[in-house]
Amino acid sequence: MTGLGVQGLRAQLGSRDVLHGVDFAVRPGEMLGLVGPNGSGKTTALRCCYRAVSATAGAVVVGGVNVADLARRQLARTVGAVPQEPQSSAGVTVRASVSLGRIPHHGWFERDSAADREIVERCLQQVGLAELAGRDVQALSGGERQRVAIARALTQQPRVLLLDEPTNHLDLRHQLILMELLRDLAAGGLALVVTMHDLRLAVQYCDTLAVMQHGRVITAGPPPDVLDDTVLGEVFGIRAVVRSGPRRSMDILGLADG
Ligand SMILES: Nc1ncnc2c1ncn2[C@@H]1O[C@H](COP(=O)(O)OP(=O)(O)OP(=O)(O)O)[C@@H](O)[C@H]1O
Repeated sequence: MTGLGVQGLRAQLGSRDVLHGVDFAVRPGEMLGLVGPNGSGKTTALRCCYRAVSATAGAVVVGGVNVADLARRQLARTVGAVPQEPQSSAGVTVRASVSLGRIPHHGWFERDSAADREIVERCLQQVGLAELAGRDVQALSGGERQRVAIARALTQQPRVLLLDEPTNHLDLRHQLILMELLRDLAAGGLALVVTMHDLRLAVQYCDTLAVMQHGRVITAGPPPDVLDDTVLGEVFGIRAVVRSGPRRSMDILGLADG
């Protein structure tokens, strides 16, 4: 497996068992949507993948290597993560914030090389932030900050990119722009995992879905196969029509019990 493989992942938060054996896999060039109701364990599973949460059992494997065995810098060069609420310090420009992603490649005390700077400019362009590069990050909208976090993760040049609800702060147009960007990144060979609540976007853009419920992945596969009436009704509590074909789509009809 040259992409990301998650096997039998278990995790505790406080004294609660939150993950009870999570399995999913994503190949390079693919985007997997991790979906499920509130509290099903999506964020925790993602955080285990970049070691923000320590798994109590199981493995996260990238290119045949268990991420638990990687030094911090190697981990950052292997797995890029965009958390739900990216943090930023006052007085830091967009460009400087994005440049932080190069540290795993050269260490804290070395200056960026010309090659580093070129990568930063390319990533700023990729997420549409080139014109805001000199702006203080604190003076950006939520959606713009989200794009700063994505650009920073891209400058790490990881093999796997994990994004926790990346469309949260975005207007409809920017949601589509972001999902198209993620598709382009997958086409460039990245393996992507994206947690999301909008099943319509997930159906339209993800190659595969892994559906979480009560700390487990209960089903995984192509969206039209996975989101059948039973899963839509019993896991998500809705009625919907999922259309397959080259332009997949989903119409929400209402509540399962409505
Ligand atoms: N610090 C904590 N201590 C104990 N339990 C926690 C803690 N943080 C989260 N949990 C619980 O862990 C479970 C999984 O939470 P998680 O955030 O991974 O779910 P999620 O699927 O990402 O939810 P959402 O869609 O609402 O973001 C939930 O039941 C939540 O209440």
